[in-house]
Amino acid sequence: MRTHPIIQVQQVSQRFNTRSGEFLALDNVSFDIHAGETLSLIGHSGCGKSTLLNLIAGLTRPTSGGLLCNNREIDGPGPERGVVFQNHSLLPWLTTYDNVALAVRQVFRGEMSKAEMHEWIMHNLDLVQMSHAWNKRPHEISGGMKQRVGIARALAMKPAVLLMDEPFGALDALTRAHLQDAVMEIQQRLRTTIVLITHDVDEAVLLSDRVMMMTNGPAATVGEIMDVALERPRSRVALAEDAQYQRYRQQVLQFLYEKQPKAA
Ligand SMILES: Nc1ncnc2c1ncn2[C@@H]1O[C@H](COP(=O)(O)OP(=O)(O)OP(=O)(O)O)[C@@H](O)[C@H]1O
Repeated sequence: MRTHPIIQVQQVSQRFNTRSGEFLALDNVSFDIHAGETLSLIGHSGCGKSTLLNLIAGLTRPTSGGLLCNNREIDGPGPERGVVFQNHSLLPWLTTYDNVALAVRQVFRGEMSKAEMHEWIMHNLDLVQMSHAWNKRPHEISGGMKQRVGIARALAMKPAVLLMDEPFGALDALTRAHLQDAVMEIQQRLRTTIVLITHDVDEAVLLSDRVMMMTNGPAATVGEIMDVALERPRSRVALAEDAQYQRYRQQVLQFLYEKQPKAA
């Protein structure tokens, strides 16, 4: 898939001031994200994946270089870039419905009627199969369910780009698989652009149109970008036996453990 770039990361470097002096986390990172694609960022711990995602989210600004979303400079967070973190970040005193409603009101106040908002909130809870738990508070539902609501909340803002920082990292393997399938299905239905940080090679290959492998820090940058030309919809069971899937997997493993081994 090659469409226009929705996000452009141009010669981005990020330095941090630390007690022991300046630390160059990202060095001259450039790449495009195409509309409608799922792009995974993979690399060893500390290579700068979250730093890069925070820059795309507009939560931080780069030391040098620039980032564009739909050809406009990213100079802060915006509803066209929804973020899902590893730990759901739902407000604990609000029901799942009200957690989503808060985001919807923020973006669509004055644009949707109350009835339309209600319908839209329920529609998004439905997308992640959580409408039955609309009146539960976060402590009353499982980790996987909280993560689903976090995804519904992000989707409800109709973001052009969904930025996901290890969204399935804290879940058990089965819940993770269910949620990965749900995200793939939603992505296919809505054609949302997804940027996904992961440590999981299988997750990266299964979900992505491209996998961006990052070199180790300090001064981390783009190592390789691999196209994943597997047909959709994808089935994890069928792909487990697929030779091409195994080759993609192998290419990422080689990058991580032979080309960029992490010092012990
Ligand atoms: N605010 C900050 N101040 C100083 N150093 C920072 C700051 N944020 C990140 N770093 C450093 O920048 C580097 C990249 O961090 P980052 O969290 O982006 O890595 P990551 O690839 O997301 O790691 P992980 O996979 O473990 O989540 C690390 O060495 C980290 O210590």
